[in-house]
Amino acid sequence: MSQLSYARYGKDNIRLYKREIDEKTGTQSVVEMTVCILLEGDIDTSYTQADNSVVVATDTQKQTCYILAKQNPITPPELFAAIVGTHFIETYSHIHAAHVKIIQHRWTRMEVDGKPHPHSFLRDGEEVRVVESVTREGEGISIRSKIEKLLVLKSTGSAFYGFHRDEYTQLGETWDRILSTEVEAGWKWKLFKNLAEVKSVVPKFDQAWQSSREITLKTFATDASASVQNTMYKMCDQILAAIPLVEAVDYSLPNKHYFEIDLSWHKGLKNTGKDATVYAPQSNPNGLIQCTVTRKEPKARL
Ligand SMILES: O=c1[nH]c(=O)c2[nH]c(=O)[nH]c2[nH]1
Repeated sequence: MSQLSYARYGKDNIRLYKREIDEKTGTQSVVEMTVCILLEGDIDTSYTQADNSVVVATDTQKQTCYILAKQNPITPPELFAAIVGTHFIETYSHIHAAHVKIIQHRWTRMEVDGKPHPHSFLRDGEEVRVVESVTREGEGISIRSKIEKLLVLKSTGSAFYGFHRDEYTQLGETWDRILSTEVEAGWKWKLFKNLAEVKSVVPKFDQAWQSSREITLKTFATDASASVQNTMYKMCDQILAAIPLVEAVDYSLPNKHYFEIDLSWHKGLKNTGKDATVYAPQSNPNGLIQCTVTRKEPKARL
């Protein structure tokens, strides 16, 4: 015999766009996002006994998302995730948790003749702002904010030497290499008691995204990198210092390799070491370096 051990269901890839107009200036602002909602609760019988009476249809979830977007601000995405999650656990007594993930896409205002255009935007890169939230009845709202798909490269200022060597090691040491990665950075907020508590800190969400992005880019650019590991740790450390309400910071960084090409076979062309200018970017395999950094517990005084 079998039993249902875990279940959740909902709507994924709900695409949502909202326009706002500044009444005074007529300037329009737009936000586009992709939302995933997954509900947990007393829904087992829908799986085990074909009992659809407990099912809040995934179409209903999608319609609710549109209605809540009409009635509420959808930025910052942390706030909208908490609004959607709270709606489901407060509206349906048998729904006990709502997982809401939001991916916010870039629409950056165009500059035309040196001036911000009132209603035209461009997609300046695939970078996205992501929020993963869980609103759980009786517990609160947990939120993790993220930057994803932020592609960066530095053409020098990165080394990798002193690593462990044995009979399996072929890689040479380098004091000057290309470093490129697609940043995935996350910061987990302390647990919020309820929607009111999320609302009370709303300005902090944009500030945190801004600081995390600036710290990531500045540290990437200016650190004399000894390794991806060490550079990412420095990023985490600064983000924890900058955002007191954050209790953990995590990074996942692929090391996107650029290989030197020995062209000496062709008329003695010099293209390695300090003479390297033409490289072969690699698609795979890639290094993948991850870490989570939290605050040190203060030592207990005896
Ligand atoms: O920054 C790096 N960290 C590693 O762990 C590693 N391993 C490797 O082959 N190259 C690199 N670079």
